[in-house]
Amino acid sequence: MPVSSDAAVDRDGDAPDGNITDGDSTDTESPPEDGLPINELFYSLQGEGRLAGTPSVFVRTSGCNLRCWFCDSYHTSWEPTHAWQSIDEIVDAVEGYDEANHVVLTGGEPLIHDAAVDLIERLDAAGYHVTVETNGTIHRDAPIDLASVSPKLSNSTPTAERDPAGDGEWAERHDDRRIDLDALTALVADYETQLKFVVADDGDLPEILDLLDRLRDAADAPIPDDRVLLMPEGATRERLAETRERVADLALEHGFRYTPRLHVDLWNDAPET
Ligand SMILES: C[S@@+](CC[C@H](N)C(=O)[O-])C[C@H]1O[C@@H](n2cnc3c(N)ncnc32)[C@H](O)[C@@H]1O
Ligand SMILES: Nc1nc2[nH]cc(C(=O)O)c2c(=O)[nH]1
Ligand code: SF4
Ligand SMILES: [Mg+2]
Repeated sequence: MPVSSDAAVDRDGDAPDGNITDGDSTDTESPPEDGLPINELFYSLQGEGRLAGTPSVFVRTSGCNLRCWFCDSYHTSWEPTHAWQSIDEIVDAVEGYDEANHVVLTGGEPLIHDAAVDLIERLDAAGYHVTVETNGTIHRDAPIDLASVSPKLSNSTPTAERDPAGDGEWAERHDDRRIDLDALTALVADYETQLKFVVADDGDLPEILDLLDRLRDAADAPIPDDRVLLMPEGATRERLAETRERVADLALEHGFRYTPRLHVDLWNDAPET
């Protein structure tokens, strides 16, 4: 479902209750009580992680509490656009894809929205396998089948040189928020989890190893190395061609899994893929 509305959600994405607001003056619509701001909803192959290759319906919410400079979903984070849809409408749209029994809830950051829990509950009740793609800064109680957690390293920080929209105004807030050990620990404890790190080069590994040490200390549940995935940074085929071999070598060296970005290989950066 292409979303043509360009109503913007709050560009801060950080209302006190953790729910994004429609406080931005460009947003003329009132959100329905049980709804979500949907950026796109489409059918594709899961491109990343343990379930790569699985036909899945993707539900992409708008709004994020972080601002990774490399975000491949710019219109959910830096410049959020959406159309509000009720949970009923979203479930109907998902059920329209007869072939799929997997749903991927992503964003933006889907877990900033209270109503994400309602949607996951409805999809679970309808028999779907539900993967949630999350940056790991928020834990919610919901019937999630796979928590696909992508904690953000310092290589994601939108410094002035890398900021796609300004001069580094978001850098400090992003850095303060990007790792929440309590939220990560709770996600790992409660759900089948994969930890999917975006990696550009070997300078990123010490940070991953340090975070894993801290998380393994804090979590009751084990975090086996095959749940740790290194994913090459790159929103385009051209950029992936620069990063993927280095990242594959790092996965071999450390005994972590490598995950491709199948959708980028197949369809480059086309929307709804
Ligand atoms: C757009 S994010 C949405 C979910 C959530 N906000 C998160 O970051 O996990 C979906 C996935 O794309 C990854 N991602 C975003 N931009 C990327 C890029 N340029 N290269 C590689 N992975 C990227 C994220 O790390 C995450 O695993
Ligand atoms: N095909 C495909 N697979 C994906 N896996 C995670 C995605 C995401 O944006 O969260 C994604 C995506 O955008 N497309
Ligand atoms: S956390 Fe996810 S959606 Fe938010 S800016 Fe980073 S990659 Fe984009
Ligand atoms: Mg994506």
